[in-house]
Amino acid sequence: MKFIIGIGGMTNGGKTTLTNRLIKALPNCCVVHQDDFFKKPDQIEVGEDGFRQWDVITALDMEAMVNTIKGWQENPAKFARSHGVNLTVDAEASGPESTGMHILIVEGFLLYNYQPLLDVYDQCYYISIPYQECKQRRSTRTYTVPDPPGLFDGHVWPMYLKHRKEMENNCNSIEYLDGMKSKDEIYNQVYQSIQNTLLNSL
Ligand SMILES: Nc1ncnc2c1ncn2[C@@H]1O[C@H](COP(=O)(O)OP(=O)(O)O)[C@@H](O)[C@H]1O
Ligand SMILES: O=C(O)c1ccc[n+]([C@@H]2O[C@H](COP(=O)([O-])O)[C@@H](O)[C@H]2O)c1
Ligand SMILES: [Mg+2]
Repeated sequence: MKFIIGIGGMTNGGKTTLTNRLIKALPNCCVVHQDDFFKKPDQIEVGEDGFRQWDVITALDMEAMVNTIKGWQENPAKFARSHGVNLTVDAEASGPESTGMHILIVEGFLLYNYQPLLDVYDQCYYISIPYQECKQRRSTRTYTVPDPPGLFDGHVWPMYLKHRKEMENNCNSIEYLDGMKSKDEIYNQVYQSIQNTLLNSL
């Protein structure tokens, strides 16, 4: 059996932190990070505002991301092995003879704004935090391309508001998480929720 979990959320909500804990705790669990699909800086459009437009879906190679997820769907055991994920004995077999449960976590800031991905998730989470907290956490981060001055208010936050509205119109099965809770609380809440869903689907 295969199960795909979306860990979406605004920038600095705590997606990667939560995901890294879940993949250690869940059996036969692989991960796809949306951040790994950012295009090169010279392929990122510069807007009329003068900022490189990083926080839009076209800044990402979404075709490659979908193909990676398809690769997992076609043969999760092979995907796990090639990504160094240890498998339980019952999940070792590839193809229809496999009796084990395989889990994939897809993690990123624009998971629910790309039509071809909307039907892929069995369970969807979205972490959010207030503006001030987001701005503060972001100011402590260094990305592969550091934020130029003014990027947060000029591009990151307005794009978040736009995408959030779109997402709320597209999806009605998202479980919203309060990113202001402690890391432990968020992890425990999501781990329990996944366990409940998996038990109910057996
Ligand atoms: N629940 C939390 N409470 C306080 N700080 C958090 C929490 N979760 C994550 N952080 C911190 O916020 C920053 C961004 O976390 P990260 O997991 O990288 O977010 P994202 O992947 O959503 O951008 C990191 O410094 C991380 O330690
Ligand atoms: O990873 C990169 O190459 C990269 C380069 C430039 C910017 N980013 C930022 O990465 C953010 C999404 O990642 P995250 O972990 O903050 O959700 C998004 O807000 C972008 O502005 C990321
Ligand atoms: Mg992250």
